[in-house]
Amino acid sequence: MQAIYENWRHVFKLDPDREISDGRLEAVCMSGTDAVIVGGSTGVTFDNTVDLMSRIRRYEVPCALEVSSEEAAVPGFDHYFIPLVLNTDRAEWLAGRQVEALRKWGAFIPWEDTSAEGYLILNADAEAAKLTGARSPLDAETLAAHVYMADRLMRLPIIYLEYSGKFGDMELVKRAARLASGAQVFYGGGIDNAGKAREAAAAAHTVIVGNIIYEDLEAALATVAAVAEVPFGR
Ligand SMILES: CC(C)=CCC/C(C)=C/CC/C(C)=C/CC/C(C)=C/CC/C(C)=C/CC/C(C)=C/CC/C(C)=C/COP(=O)(O)OP(=O)(O)O
Ligand SMILES: O=P(O)(O)OC[C@@H](O)CO
Ligand SMILES: [Mg+2]
Repeated sequence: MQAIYENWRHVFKLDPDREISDGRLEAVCMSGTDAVIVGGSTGVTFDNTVDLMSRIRRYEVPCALEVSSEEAAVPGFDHYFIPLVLNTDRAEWLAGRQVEALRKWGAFIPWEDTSAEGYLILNADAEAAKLTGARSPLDAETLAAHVYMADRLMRLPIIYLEYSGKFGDMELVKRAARLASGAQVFYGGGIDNAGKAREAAAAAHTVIVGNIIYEDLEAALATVAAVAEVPFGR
């Protein structure tokens, strides 16, 4: 069965902990993006997640939740992504918190619509890196080893190269996508114009655009057409 995200090339990520007006939300949802992911590393609650989901649900765009805390597991999304941070020595972020959440939610999870993401957090200054104690940056060989582990040993469906807040090293991203035999490589971080969106689209299977939505909506919207211009063979 084909996963809902398999053909996603461009995705907007909206943070429940940040304000967005109805007009701006409409522009995001009607932009032609392939999907919207709801997620953030801090300040995500059940209430702010339900609120954002119900506003996005006015539109037809597919909408997924990246679950970053047990409290914010909200029913009603098209898909759920569960991050597992691979480049940390703190096991709670790899499997500890997730197992705790599964004790509570395991029997209710729509498994067909739920996927693990092998997260590699590559910007040491990102909130998510500080929170999880991610070992970053990683040199090319160490990154490749993580990709082998995630893709070949763990057979994770998704590897998420996360540079949140900073535009990453596209050579590393390209190499990771080439090495991945089954995993879909998501790239996110610092895409704030069409040029960077094109570069990221040439390197990764799926491009995620986040913060710029809140800083310069026109620039964010321009990334949709930019990604669509770039063919990508798997
Ligand atoms: C019927 C029903 C209730 C359905 C839902 C059931 C369901 C799918 C439940 C899920 C249960 C489960 C297994 C939950 C796991 C929860 C959990 C504790 C996961 C841990 C996630 C994790 C490793 C978090 C660390 C931070 C991180 C990697 C977050 C990912 C998102 C991210 C990096 C966003 C960027 O953050 P942002 O705030 O934008 O950062 P900037 O400041 O840099 O912009
Ligand atoms: O917010 P930016 O830097 O665009 O990053 C997008 C996404 O990867 C964050 O999880
Ligand atoms: Mg953000």
